[in-house]
Amino acid sequence: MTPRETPPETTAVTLRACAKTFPDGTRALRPIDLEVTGGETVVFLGPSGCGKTTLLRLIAGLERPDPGGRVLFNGEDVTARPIEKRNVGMVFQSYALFPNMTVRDNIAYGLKVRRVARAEIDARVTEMMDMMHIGDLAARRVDQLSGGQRQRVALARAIAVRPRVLLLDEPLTALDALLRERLRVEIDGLLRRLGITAIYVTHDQAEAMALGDRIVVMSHGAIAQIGPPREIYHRPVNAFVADFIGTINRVPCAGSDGDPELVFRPEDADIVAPHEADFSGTVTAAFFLGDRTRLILAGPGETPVVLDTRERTAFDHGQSVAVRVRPDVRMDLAAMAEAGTAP
Ligand SMILES: Nc1ncnc2c1ncn2[C@@H]1O[C@H](COP(=O)(O)OP(=O)(O)OP(=O)(O)O)[C@@H](O)[C@H]1O
Repeated sequence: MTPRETPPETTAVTLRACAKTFPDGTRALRPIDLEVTGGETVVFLGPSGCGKTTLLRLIAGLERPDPGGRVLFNGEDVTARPIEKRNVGMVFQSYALFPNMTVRDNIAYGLKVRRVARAEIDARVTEMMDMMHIGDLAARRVDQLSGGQRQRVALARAIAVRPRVLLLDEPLTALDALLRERLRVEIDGLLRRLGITAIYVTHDQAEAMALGDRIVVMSHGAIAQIGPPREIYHRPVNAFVADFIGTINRVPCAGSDGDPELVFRPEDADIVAPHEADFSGTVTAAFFLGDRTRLILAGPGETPVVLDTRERTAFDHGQSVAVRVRPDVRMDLAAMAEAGTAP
């Protein structure tokens, strides 16, 4: 991640006891407290239906929290303000652009609505197009663009009005893997350069880790854990978070420290000589990924063990491998459960 310049004016977002029950009785959110620092990028991550979009819509002003819930921008209560009075920018998975207008006109739209002066509009639109590398598409109609180009236009349009807070709901989901990665890097750079407070919804953990200063992991309408990506990955508060962010293995066998179960990430174990091993397994699949090989092992428990190794040798199906989990990186789920409560 590139270091962030501190912009002169940023907007902190505070949620106090924001719950949401829909008219049909669906309880989408339990009361949520959250502080997003000005200029920070926070990612909401969680399985489908956990309430990510609803929380984003509360911040946007597209939904009202249940009575008692409050949304504050820099300490100012904006709960009763509709979206058009909050100065937020939104980018969705579906681009919500005007298909038969040009790229330039799409980006200029929000500025025109705000009655910004003509010369200023031209300057800002050009700046945004340069920033998103779409200058040569200025006169093209949106319905003549590729998905990646459209998403760049959508970002440019959202940022052109200089929003206090930028809200992004799965903006890259519709794109192919390579384009996603490229745009992810661009978005990261952009947010950092502009110092915009950004809240980003995704169910893609790689995206969350790459973009977030902090990740908010959600489950069933509540926050399971909040923290920087490394903390969430290495010190998950419970098995749900550990499983959701990356892969964990749970092998029923006594480690050298006497625990009845070894809990570890695929990259945290080594292939060793049998007498040094914590357990052995049989290779049922081996995927060579270039920088490593991902092995799927049968045994000793019922669920397969996933192991990432940097050994350069090839592995045969049915081959027995002896595995030792690095003692310093084992996870202790019992301790997690004890300490592990949502903040
Ligand atoms: N307008 C609505 N009326 C009733 N229930 C709703 C409404 N909008 C959302 N819900 C429900 O609220 C819960 C949370 O939905 P939400 O869209 O916030 O989840 P999400 O985490 O964004 O999911 P996804 O990743 O699938 O988009 C779900 O059970 C959903 O069905």
